[in-house]
Formats: sequence, C-alpha cells, structure tokens
Amino acid sequence: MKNTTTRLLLIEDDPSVATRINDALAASGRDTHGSFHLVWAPTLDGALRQLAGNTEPLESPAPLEPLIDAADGTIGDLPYSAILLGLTHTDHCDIEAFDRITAAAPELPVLLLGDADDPVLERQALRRGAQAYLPRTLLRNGNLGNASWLFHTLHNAIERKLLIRSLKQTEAELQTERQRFHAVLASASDGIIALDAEGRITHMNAVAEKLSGWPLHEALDRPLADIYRTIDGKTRQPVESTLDRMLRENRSSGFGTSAILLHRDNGEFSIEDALTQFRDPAGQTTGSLLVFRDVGDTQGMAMKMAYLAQHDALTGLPNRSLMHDRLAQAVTLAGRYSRKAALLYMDVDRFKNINDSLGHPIGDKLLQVIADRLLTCVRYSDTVSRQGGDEFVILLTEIEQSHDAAICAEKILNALSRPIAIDSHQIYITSSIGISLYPDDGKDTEALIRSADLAMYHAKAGGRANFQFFRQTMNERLVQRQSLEDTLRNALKKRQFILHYQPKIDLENGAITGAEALVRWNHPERGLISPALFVPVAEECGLMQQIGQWVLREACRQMQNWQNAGLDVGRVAVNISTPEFRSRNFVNDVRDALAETGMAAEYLEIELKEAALMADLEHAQSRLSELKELGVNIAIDDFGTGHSSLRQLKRFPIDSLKIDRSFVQCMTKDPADAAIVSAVISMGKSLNYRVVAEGVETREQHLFLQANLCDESQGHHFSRPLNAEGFTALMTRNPSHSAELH
Ligand SMILES: Nc1nc2c(ncn2[C@@H]2O[C@@H]3COP(=O)(O)O[C@H]4[C@@H](O)[C@H](n5cnc6c(=O)[nH]c(N)nc65)O[C@@H]4COP(=O)(O)O[C@H]3[C@H]2O)c(=O)[nH]1
Repeated sequence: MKNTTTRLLLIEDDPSVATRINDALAASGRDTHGSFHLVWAPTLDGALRQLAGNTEPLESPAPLEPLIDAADGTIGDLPYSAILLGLTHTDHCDIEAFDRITAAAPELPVLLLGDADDPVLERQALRRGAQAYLPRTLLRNGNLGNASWLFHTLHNAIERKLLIRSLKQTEAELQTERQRFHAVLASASDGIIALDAEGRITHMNAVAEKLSGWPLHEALDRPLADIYRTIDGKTRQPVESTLDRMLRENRSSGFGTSAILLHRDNGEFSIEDALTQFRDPAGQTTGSLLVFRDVGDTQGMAMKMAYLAQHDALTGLPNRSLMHDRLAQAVTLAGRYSRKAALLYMDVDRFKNINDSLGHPIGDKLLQVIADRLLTCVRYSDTVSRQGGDEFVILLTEIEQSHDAAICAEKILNALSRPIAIDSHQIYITSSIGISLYPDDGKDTEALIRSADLAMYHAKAGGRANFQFFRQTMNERLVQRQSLEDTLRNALKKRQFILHYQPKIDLENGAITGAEALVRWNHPERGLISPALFVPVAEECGLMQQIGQWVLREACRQMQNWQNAGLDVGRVAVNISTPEFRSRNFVNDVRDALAETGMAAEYLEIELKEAALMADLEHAQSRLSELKELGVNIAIDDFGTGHSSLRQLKRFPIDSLKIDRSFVQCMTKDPADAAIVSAVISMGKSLNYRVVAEGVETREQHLFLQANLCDESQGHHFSRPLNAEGFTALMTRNPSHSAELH
C-alpha cells in the first residue's frame, strides 16, 4: 500500500456520514501507507451495479461530487480495495445487505457502519466475515479529527484480507502439491514411506503396502520399525534399520546393501532402500522419506549374468575365465599348505573330422556328452572346464602324488572310449591328455596351463589316445621349434629351398609317367634337410603357403624347361599341404603359376592328403572342381592312412590314388596288408582311378603290384628323388623313357 491510492467504496444513505468520512480521510492525507480515495454509493443497488462492472455514474449528492473520478462521471477501471457498508439504509436492511455485497465482491474486505446499540447485528456480521464494525453514531456526531483510527482500521482490514487471500492461495497451492505428491507416490514402482520427525508413518504408497503387508490406515502413526522389519540375507539376523542408521549418522543414504524385508504375513522380499531426511532452516529434522525396492528379480538377473560370464553355454561347465580363477586359488592354497595340484589338458582326437562329417549339431551334442562323462571321473572338489572347441581343462586339487593324476587321466580315457550314441549315430572317440603338476611344472596358472598344453601335444604326437606328463625336455623342444621357425623364415628369404624329383613308372611297360617334386632345405651348414622335419613346422607357423607357392612355380618352370629341351617327363606332381589347399587364393596361385611358366595344366598333378579333403567336404569339392576346370590332375596321397572311404572319395573329381608306403612296404610280409593293397587297387580301378603305389623298395613288391594290376609305382626300387640335373641325366640316359627295372 505504500505511496499508492487505495479506492474505497462507501455504501451509505446518509450524506452527512459520507461527507464526514470523506473529510476525515482527506484530512489524514497521505502517510506511509499511501492515501485513500473514497467513492460514495448512496444506494445498495447502485453499489452492486458498480461492483458488477457497470460504470454508470453514481448518484453524487453535492458534497461528494468530486469523489467521482472521471470527467465522464464513471469511476474508471481501478479496482476497489475495500467496502464501507452502512447497514441501515432506505433501500436495504441489515445483514442481508452484507451477504449481497460479499457475494458480489468476495475478495474485498467489508467494514460495517452500524448503530452502536445493535450488538446482535454487529456479531452476526463479524461472524459472517466482516473485517470491522464502525459505530455510525461516532461518525455522525463525533469529531473525527484527522481520524487516524479510521485510517488504520481501514488499512488493517485491507491487510488482513490480503493476508487471508494469500493464505488461501498458499493453501490451494499446497493442496495441489499434495495431490501431485500422492499421485507420484501412487504411480511409483518403488515402495515409499513418509515419516514425521519422530519416525512415525504419515503416508505410504501401494507398493509399500504390498511389500510390507500393512495397509496405510493401519500403519499410520506407527513407528517405522513396526512395519518395516528387515533382516540380513545371509545371517538372517535383524539388521539396524536404515532409518536408525541414518539418524545415528545424521545423514541421508542412497540405495545400499540389500536386506530381507519381512512381510507382515511371513513372506519376505529381497530389498534395497534409501532414506532422505527433510530439515527446517535451523537444521532440525522435520521428517523423512524411505524408498525401497524389491531387488529379487534384479538380483536374479545379475546372478544369471554372472553365471553366464563364467560358464560355457553349451556344456554348462566353468569356462576359461572361471578356470583361471579356480586355478589361481588352488595355486595359492597349495603354496600355503605345501600341497600338490594337477592340471589335465584334454583334447578330443580328430574332433574336427567328426564335426565336419556329422555336422555341428551332432558335434555340439557330442561335446555335451563328453562334459557329462568328464564330471563322472573327478571328485566334487575338482573343476572340469571347457576352454573352447574340443579342449577341456581339469583341475585336480586333492592329490597326494603324480600317480593320482595318472589314475584320473586313465579314468577319463576309458570313459571317453566307450561308444557315444547320438541320434542314429554310434560315435567312437579317443582323446589325448597332457598333465602338469604344481609346483614342479609351473608356479603360476599360466605356466601350468602352458606345460599341460605342451604335454598334450606330445600325447597327440605319440599316437593319440594316451596321456603324457609334462617333462622339461618338452620345453627344450619348444625352444628348438621356435628357433627352427625363425631360421625357416630366413631360409625363405635367402632362397635356400630346392626341389628333388622322384620318377613314377608305368608298371605295365616301365615307362616314366611323371615326377613327384619333393622340397628340401639346402641348409648352408647342415646340408639337405628333409621336408618331414620342417614342413609340419612351416604348416603350423603359416609359412607353408609361401614355401608352397615357390614349389609350385619352380616345379612348373623345371617341367617347362624339360619340355623345351625335348624331354617328355609326363606330369609333374606337387604336394599341397592342408593349409595351402584351404587358403582362399590357392586356385588363383595355381592359375598364376601356370600362366607365369607357360606350362600346360594337363602336365601338372596336385597331390592332396585325405585329411585336406575330409576337413571340409563341401569346400574341398568346389575347390577340386575349379582345379579340374583348369585342366589340372588330382591325386590322393598316402591313401589308407586317413579316415576317408572310397565312397566318400567318389564325390571328388580325382584322377589317381597313391597307396601309402606303409602298406606297400609290409604287403609282401603281412597278408593283411597284401589284402588291403589288392583291395584298394581293384576298388580304385573300378572307380576309374589310376592307382599308384609309393615306397616301392624291392623287386618283390614290384612284382606283387604288377600281379595285382597296379598302374604305377614310385620308390627307391627304381630311383631315389634326384635333383633337377640328376633327373635330366636319368631321362637323357633313358631316351625311351622306360625304366630299367632289376
Ligand atoms: N622309405 C622310403 N621312402 C621313399 C621311397 N620312395 C620315396 N620315398 C619318400 O617318400 C616321400 C614321398 O612323399 P610324400 O608321401 O608325399 O611325403 C612327403 C610330403 O608329404 C612332404 N613334402 C615333400 N615335399 C613337399 C612339398 O613340396 N610340399 C608339401 N606340402 N609337402 C612336401 O614331405 C614328405 C616327405 O618327403 P620326403 O622326405 O621327400 O619323402 C618322400 C620320398 O623321399 C622308398 O622307396 N622308401
């Protein structure tokens, strides 16, 4: 109200009263509260019309004419701040007038002008909300002077009304907030309990009702501890409530350690809770809000995810990561208590062949059966894990001596050697196991795994289906192998490889039908090194592809030279290792080698081992077809040592079969081998393959093959592999190209 003009509407039929009030207000002028401006309405109806927004001129008897604001006689659009209502009028009477005015202007404070001798009327009006009661007699007769009491009474009435209005507004806003708060609580998915400063319940939402089992109306005003009873999930002992803890520590808490909330009717929920305290400006707690949630599902999910991260999805066994943890634990404990532990690294022999030939779904089922059988071979305290593929690692923690590990390995070999029936298949497998012992073969997890893995490779190399303990010499061999790998790379760079050629002869007429190119490493100090020593290493370290590319070009180049020199060598055969054959660029490499050397494809023969074909039948079939389209001949090398059958080979476009020399060399001594050789010859011929016997060393073997109508032979009996000059000399010495067989 400071320095403002406040408009008052005076409803009074006595002009003298009106004039006196006006004078008194004018005399009081302006003070710190500002000034009053009186508008006089002699009749109630006129005043009501004004309040309804009708701006027609008020009746204005002479003395108050100036109180009407505007020149046009309207009172303008300034709002009134208060109404002075004379209660005894000619056009209205008593309390009814007050009611009509407050109905027309409910926001405005109304002060009554009444007769001093009518206390009933005064009480009635005050009870109905009038702000003050001014005795008219005083106004009529008394000397108002500067009438500061009137001024202050008016001012207080207006202030009071404003205060009430703002209180009502605040109350309405609070009401809205409360409704919003309750709506939020009702829709929250967490349980929420509101508490007063003493920790008594003032509200709880439906989720809190459900989790605690307490309906709100029963929980109201009870201490939180009655409704919210929690125990420790592991010990099942009561835990200090979050509220108590927070009050003790005088702070709020975030969602923390989980506990079990006991439902009123004996059920229970795994929960997490958080508490927020409210404080007044002085820092005193005025209440708090407890929020809690059922984490049963979340925990279940978290446990499931933790399980999946540590277990193999196919077999359910611990995976590599969990095995590392267990092994680390076992190593620590065994170190502390001077105990032993053993690690068995197991791999299924030729699993890839089974997987490729029977299909992955059967391969998967097979791994599951293997996992089950492994579990039957160990104690509860041991760990069987799957490392990936067909590799399993078994940790034995309770062993006294290495012999215990050997017994377990035996048990595993036996368990896995029993036939496994999957769908309509009866599968026979063998496995190879490497064993390392703590602390002898490694002091940490890495060393133990490495040692067991190396021992397993030796078990495989030793003929599979057996187990081997790790020996230090295996490590030495590993080091030697590493250095061999390095020198092989160097040899390739320095072009230290050469080719030898071994003739093949026609068993019917003795003519040379071709030459097999055989690589040698011409080591500057060690002389010629056999491919049997370095080809497997080169295959493993990925060098065989590069060496093979060189062999292919060199063989074609040499053949082209012989042809250019007028020597008819027939075909040159080149050995192709499995990684070479599988490499994406293999067919292109062959095409390029032919193009670069100018040799016709019909003079080239590719020798492939059975394993290279059996590993991936579909892929092998399409690759062989591409080679056939080029015009290249295809031979199956070392036939009889792999797992293929003639029926499987029938699907490949093959030209010849080479019977492995192990059969050839024994066929004249062992009737079984003789039977195998003659059967392979006759079956091969019936499928229109040329059949070649390799490793023929004696005349006896030569004659046996001739008698069994084998097509060709190759071996020391006719000639050892020769270098290019030696082979040229052989061909030149024998211009008819027929072999002089003794
Ligand atoms: N005991 C005996 N052995 C005989 C007789 N006649 C020939 N041999 C040997 O038998 C092996 C025949 O080659 P393979 O079976 O393909 O077996 C080959 C082949 O698998 C591989 N190899 C040789 N050269 C290459 C090549 O250029 N590339 C690839 N990928 N492998 C090759 O190395 C293996 C061994 O080759 P080599 O040491 O040259 O050994 C050759 C040869 O010298 C015999 O009458 N008695």
